[in-house]
Amino acid sequence: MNEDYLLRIEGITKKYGVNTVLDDVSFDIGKGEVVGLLGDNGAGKSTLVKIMSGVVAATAGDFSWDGTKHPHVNRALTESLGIETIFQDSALVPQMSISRNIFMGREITNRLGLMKIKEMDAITSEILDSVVTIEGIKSSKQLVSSLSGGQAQAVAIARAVHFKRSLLILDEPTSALAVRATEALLDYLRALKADGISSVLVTHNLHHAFEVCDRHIVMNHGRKILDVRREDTSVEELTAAVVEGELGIRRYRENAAAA
Ligand SMILES: Nc1ncnc2c1ncn2[C@@H]1O[C@H](COP(=O)(O)OP(=O)(O)OP(=O)(O)O)[C@@H](O)[C@H]1O
Repeated sequence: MNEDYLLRIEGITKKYGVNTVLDDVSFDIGKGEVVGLLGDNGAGKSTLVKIMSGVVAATAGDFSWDGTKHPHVNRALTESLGIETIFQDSALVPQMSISRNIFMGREITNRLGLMKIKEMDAITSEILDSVVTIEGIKSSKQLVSSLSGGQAQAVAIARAVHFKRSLLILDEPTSALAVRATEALLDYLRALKADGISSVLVTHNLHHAFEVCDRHIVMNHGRKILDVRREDTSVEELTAAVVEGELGIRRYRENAAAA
């Protein structure tokens, strides 16, 4: 394990009734590392993301941040540590403007506590121009309800990115994004890494993962079956692991050794 880690989870197990959906999962996220969290439908990726974000409590296991173990992990803790999660349904308020959504919970106010709407609108326009290329957005005052799913997701990403968090967790961020927006997002993850910010990318798109991640973790039926650095694997091995599980990894390695 990496001693200079940012987040370490050890022995994480999650049960829903009699169903064990995560079974003794351990891994580290290094500082400035981009980690791909991969696996087939139902493998346990979203549940892991919810546990790392403090939205759902693990049944057993430990959570450590920068060398300190935290026995009670909830949203308030992960917020204070600087973990920002973008969930599949991006948790924006549709009836509010893009600008209000970007600054939700972190509004800029004057001494009387009144919101500085113009300042927030101006910063939002800059963010929309610089952080993630979002096609078809006309103004920071536009309501989120008027955006497409992909545009709304890009707003959520821009929000997280602007506030420079320590760990950005993206649950399927590219699934609804157009090609250019996806490229912009992948570029942004590289830029975050250069700034020393860590990220976890949950995706079904193994090519996107391979392009941008330093390390890949593959989940299968609630267990971690592969944890491998980019230089020690290939898209083909990741595909075999996701599609066929441990058997696929074995078969891939036997074929590679025989070739
Ligand atoms: N609240 C819940 N109650 C009961 N079972 C749940 C709950 N949430 C998730 N599960 C189960 O846990 C398992 C893992 O689900 P999870 O959503 O974490 O998988 P995933 O890898 O993210 O899948 P996908 O790629 O389809 O999003 C599934 O079998 C799911 O039915």
